[in-house]
Amino acid sequence: MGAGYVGLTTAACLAHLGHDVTCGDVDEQRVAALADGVIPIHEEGLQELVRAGLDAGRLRFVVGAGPAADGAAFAFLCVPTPQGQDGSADMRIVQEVAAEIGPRLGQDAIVVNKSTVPVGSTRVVERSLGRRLAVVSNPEFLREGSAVHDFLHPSRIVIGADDQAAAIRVVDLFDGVGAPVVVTDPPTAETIKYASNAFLATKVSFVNAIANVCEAVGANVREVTLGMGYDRRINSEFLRPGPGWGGSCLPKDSAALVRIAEDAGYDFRLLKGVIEVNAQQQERVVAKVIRAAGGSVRKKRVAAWGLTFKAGTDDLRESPALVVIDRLVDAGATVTAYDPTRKEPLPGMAVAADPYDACEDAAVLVVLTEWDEFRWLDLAIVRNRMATPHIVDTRGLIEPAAARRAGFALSGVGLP
Ligand SMILES: NC(=O)C1=CN([C@@H]2O[C@H](COP(=O)(O)OP(=O)(O)OC[C@H]3O[C@@H](n4cnc5c(N)ncnc54)[C@H](O)[C@@H]3O)[C@@H](O)[C@H]2O)C=CC1
Ligand SMILES: O=C(O)[C@H]1O[C@H](OP(=O)(O)OP(=O)(O)OC[C@H]2O[C@@H](n3ccc(=O)[nH]c3=O)[C@H](O)[C@@H]2O)[C@H](O)[C@@H](O)[C@@H]1O
Repeated sequence: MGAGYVGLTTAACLAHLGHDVTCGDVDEQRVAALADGVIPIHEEGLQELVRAGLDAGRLRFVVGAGPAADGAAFAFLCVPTPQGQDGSADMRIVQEVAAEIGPRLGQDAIVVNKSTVPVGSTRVVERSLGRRLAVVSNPEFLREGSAVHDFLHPSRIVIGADDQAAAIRVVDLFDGVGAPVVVTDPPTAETIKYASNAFLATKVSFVNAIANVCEAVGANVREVTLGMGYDRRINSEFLRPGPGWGGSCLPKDSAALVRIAEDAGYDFRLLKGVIEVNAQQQERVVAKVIRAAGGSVRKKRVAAWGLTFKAGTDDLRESPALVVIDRLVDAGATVTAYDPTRKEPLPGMAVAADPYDACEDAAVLVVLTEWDEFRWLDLAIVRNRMATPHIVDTRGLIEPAAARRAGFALSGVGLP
């Protein structure tokens, strides 16, 4: 149920593992394209798996959740749980889908919830089905950009179930995927998901705060994190400073966990601080661009490389790049952006087809997403296209020596 990042990856990977899968989505256009083997998102290896599933007759796409559920032995819920007004995750679509599929599922079917939901929601799904069926929580930990790899080689599989027989049947579906399996109760499984995303957000906010300290004391954050990362208790993952964390999940899931804790009587001040540091980080980047432009971006052109919330995806949801660009536009800048996954214009900015074109007449170039191609561009050409030689590199892609050779003043995050 749902043919987005999680649902489509789940459907294609389960078909790849040998199961017979029908994937239902309300978006008719999406379903029609998928039936022709055309996938709506940028996700490495997914197109090939979808086509292989269609060719083998193990994967089908239908409009709506109900038709996908007809007679099925398992139903995976992979529908949106957007952030509600009060920060909590909105369960309405999950409940609607549960009510729609309940009457149509096969006998002894198991409903497997992959959507990220508030603690206690497994029971809500049980009630919404309108019929007694086992509901199992199976939070998803895949990352966008490496969704297929992460699904087939997960760090762990978490199953939250009251019914042990149902838990074992769900674990069996992942036969062929070698990963530790944690079987627990539903509230614990739901909490594992939120705790994991909140910890990742904490790690990035921590390293961004350390980067800010580095700037203040004249240290180099790249070398600080290199030195920290060799400690296996810390490890080097999620220690890259940048313009802050974004994406469809870290922001909404952190807000949801603050809310869950608050509702349960605990003031999660640490996580509130993590969120605050993230918002400040984006403001700091804006201030750096303004400083590089000589104190004002009013009536000046700014080039922005990267729009997505990270490299390897076409997802713009909650992208720090968009926040920074919006603020610069508010401050009077004319922004031209370049991103390898975007060609059409976006509100408030022009989008160039080529990274060099984006730099035409720009007072400052700001690098916002860590697309690898940005490392290899010819800085002499960039310099010739720009009005003044200033780069703010939030992702640490531009070699300082190369920037200097090309005549640029380079500033970044966490550099002396
Ligand atoms: N995107 C990610 O990397 C991850 C997302 N999650 C969680 O998984 C859930 C889904 O997220 P995404 O896949 O990113 O969402 P998405 O927005 O990419 O896809 C959701 C899909 O569900 C469809 N849909 C909406 N209402 C429907 C209905 N009533 N019946 C059938 N289909 C319906 C939409 O048309 C869309 O194609 C969320 O709870 C999210 O927090 C969990 C782990 C990773
Ligand atoms: O629940 C989800 O949706 C998913 O959220 C994240 O995955 P994703 O949103 O794809 O993105 P990440 O790779 O976690 O990156 C999140 C943000 O942190 C930033 N980041 C990450 C790592 C780092 O070192 N520095 C850094 O700034 C990225 O640029 C990005 O904006 C988690 O990593 C997944 O495990 C989880 O399943």
